[in-house]
Amino acid sequence: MPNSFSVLIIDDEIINLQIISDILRSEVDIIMAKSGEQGVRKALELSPDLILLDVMMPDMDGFETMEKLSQDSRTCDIPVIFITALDDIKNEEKGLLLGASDYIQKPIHASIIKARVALHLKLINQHRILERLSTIDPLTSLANRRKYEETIRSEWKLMEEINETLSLAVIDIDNFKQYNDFYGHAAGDKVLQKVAAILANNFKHNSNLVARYGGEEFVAIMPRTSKKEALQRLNKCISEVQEMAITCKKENDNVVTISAGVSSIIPNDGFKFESLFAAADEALYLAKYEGKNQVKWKSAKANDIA
Ligand SMILES: Nc1nc2c(ncn2[C@@H]2O[C@H](COP(=O)(O)OP(=O)(O)OP(=O)(O)O)[C@@H](O)[C@H]2O)c(=O)[nH]1
Repeated sequence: MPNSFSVLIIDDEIINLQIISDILRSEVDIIMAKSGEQGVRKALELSPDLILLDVMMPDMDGFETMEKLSQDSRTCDIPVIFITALDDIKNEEKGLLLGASDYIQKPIHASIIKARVALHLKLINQHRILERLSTIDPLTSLANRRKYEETIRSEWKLMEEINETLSLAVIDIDNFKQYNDFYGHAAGDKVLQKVAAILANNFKHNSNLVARYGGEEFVAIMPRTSKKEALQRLNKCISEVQEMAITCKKENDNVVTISAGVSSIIPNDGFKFESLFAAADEALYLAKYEGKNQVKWKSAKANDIA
């Protein structure tokens, strides 16, 4: 069974909670709840990987508990296995239609419950690996554009709710076509990886996210970050790339550099998150126009999604 998983067992009978937790304890971390209400609360608080849910419980039964779990975005994706003494097809069908992953019938057999839980945890593990791979850029190991799109939406919403500044940077390697043409694509790939490593190191704190937006262009999402802090962070990245001193020989003896554009805003109704990107992109254009190897800042214009 994969290690470091937690399983929430919800059952009104203390003896059942004890039996099931004794069976699984050596393989997973156990969380116990003795009512549907307590189960929903613990699921929200502790985000277990899997829930084993009894059907017949007073007050809130297993089906109602399942409905409550599916209505909340924080718990709706946690797989649920019903454990019940009910052996009629209708109840089994009802549980599965509500979204249960599996159905185990009492009396409990240790080997069956162990095997079923192990199978579901394996599936959860595989699902997480696939999910992670689908959001990572294979060349640089940074988040990919898909992950960026997801994150900018959620951070925009969150910063609007808590009235905090969101800064966004668009970062681009200077004269990269020239570098590729002179040194070849494979060497260009190495430069992309080195620049990516510097960005990853500088945007690893808080809920910052740096992603490869495409080609030689990167984006950095900086929640709770003012214009001043964002500019400082980008200036540090620009210096570190220059200090790597990767020769970029063509007309003059030069080194690889990057340029960046930043914009910052407290999200509100009058703006869309695309306007923040558009402003950062305009700022990048300005940084390139004014000689490259620098960062510029621009304010977002209401609903500018160009
Ligand atoms: N090696 C490598 N090159 C890439 C990759 N993706 C895009 N490029 C190259 O990046 C270069 C981008 O060139 P341009 O858009 O003209 O920009 P630039 O030469 O950096 O010019 P400025 O942005 O004005 O400084 C092109 O030569 C692309 O082939 C990649 O994955 N690997």
